[in-house]
Amino acid sequence: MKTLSTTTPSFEADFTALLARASVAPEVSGVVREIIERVRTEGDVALLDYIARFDKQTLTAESLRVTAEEIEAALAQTPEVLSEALAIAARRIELFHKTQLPRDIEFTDEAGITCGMRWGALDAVGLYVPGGKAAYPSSVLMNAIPAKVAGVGRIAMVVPAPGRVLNPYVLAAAHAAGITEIYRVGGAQAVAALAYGTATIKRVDRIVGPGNAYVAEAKRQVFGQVGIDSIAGPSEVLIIADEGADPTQLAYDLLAQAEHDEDAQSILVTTSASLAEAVANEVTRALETLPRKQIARTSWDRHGAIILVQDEDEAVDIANRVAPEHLQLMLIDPAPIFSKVRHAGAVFLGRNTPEAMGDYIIGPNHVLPTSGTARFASGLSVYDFMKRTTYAAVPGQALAALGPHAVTLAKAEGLTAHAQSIAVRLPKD
Ligand SMILES: NC(=O)c1ccc[n+]([C@@H]2O[C@H](COP(=O)([O-])OP(=O)(O)OC[C@H]3O[C@@H](n4cnc5c(N)ncnc54)[C@H](O)[C@@H]3O)[C@@H](O)[C@H]2O)c1
Ligand SMILES: N[C@H](CO)Cc1c[nH]c[nH+]1
Ligand SMILES: [Zn+2]
Repeated sequence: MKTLSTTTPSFEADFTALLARASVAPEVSGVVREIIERVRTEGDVALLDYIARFDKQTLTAESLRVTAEEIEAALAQTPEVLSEALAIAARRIELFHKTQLPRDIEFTDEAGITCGMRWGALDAVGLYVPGGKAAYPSSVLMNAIPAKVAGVGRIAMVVPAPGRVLNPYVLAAAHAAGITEIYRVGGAQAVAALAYGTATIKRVDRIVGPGNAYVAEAKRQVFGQVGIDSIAGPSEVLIIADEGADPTQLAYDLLAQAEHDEDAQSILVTTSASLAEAVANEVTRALETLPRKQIARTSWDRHGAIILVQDEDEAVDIANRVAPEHLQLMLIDPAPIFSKVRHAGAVFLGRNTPEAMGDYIIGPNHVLPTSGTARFASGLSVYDFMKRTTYAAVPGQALAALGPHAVTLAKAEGLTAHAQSIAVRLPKD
């Protein structure tokens, strides 16, 4: 963990170094390129080979897909209390995402031309559910429910099963969300299979969902062949806290991201030097209580930071420069600072709203842009599973009135067929 202060001369250099984590390591990019190329050309053979290498599983093309019996068996292993929590979370996520359903528009303008825009669901999407270092039943719900709400025709889910074990709660979550097409494959190879198709996994039109650096880079590389949502890579949080915040609460908030991945990032920004010191001590203590302390410690050591600022305006300026996946405003009155936030995947307002509540149960999506991409990207939503088509109908009198202007524009571009396409329809007088 680094302690930075905006008043030190080296601050800009230190801050830039902290953000360098955002760029993809060249070795990841090269490895991913090779995996995609092999899956594209060799299909299932390459897929099964990578599964053996990375997930230590010997599969056949026939056993790639999870069977209905396996889903039944997983449900039988799921405790009642977890089924209930999944159902409550699913309902809340569905409610929030239903409010996003967009409206078609249509109007007739003063020339008499009718213009419109119609929304439609995608035919086929692939959901990436991470499963390397931890299983994420919550990410199944966050991926699948907006797709269902949008009305997507075919939904295929991929999830790795490291060490041969496919987490039963992931299958229970898939069942709760109504997903039945599930393949036990993850990493860049799963993304490549969804993008290009293999004999077993049919290609999709868009791939969504979070994953580690390999998954995020694979999505970036297949973009164009298929659509993607955003680059939702290793998790991040930036917390702005004032003097009165509770150091223990903040320590766990920081570690909640760090325990995801060695590449995760947790940053505290505060005006209080005494709070900064108390949180650093609490993190050291709390780390020892975590079963995943190895991952969390590596993440905190490599990418963690506490930044001392002079006032809250400086704090929000830093948040906007980081454009974090999650921004927690652990302030008595977060509203004035919130109004100045321009770049963040999701914002958590007030001390009773830790980001972990948003991971599971609040309702907005937890698949969010990382690595500074919140400057231009948004979290997963119903819109990621839909697309728009515009349409127009031009009546004769509008063609006669506006057609000559269009002919003028076409001639100015030197496009004779364009001009003629319109001119031959104009009334001859
Ligand atoms: N941004 C979000 O919305 C969000 C949500 C949930 C989780 N996450 C993030 O998802 C990630 C989950 O990561 P994970 O690793 O647990 O699971 P994962 O499913 O993303 O990745 C596991 C796969 O990575 C591949 N892989 C691992 N090491 C490799 C190597 N050296 N070369 C090539 N491929 C390799 C393997 O195929 C493996 O099956 C974490 O970074 C977590 O922070 C992000
Ligand atoms: N914090 C993760 C998004 O970055 C999502 C998650 C799932 N489960 C727990 N957390
Ligand atoms: Zn989380």
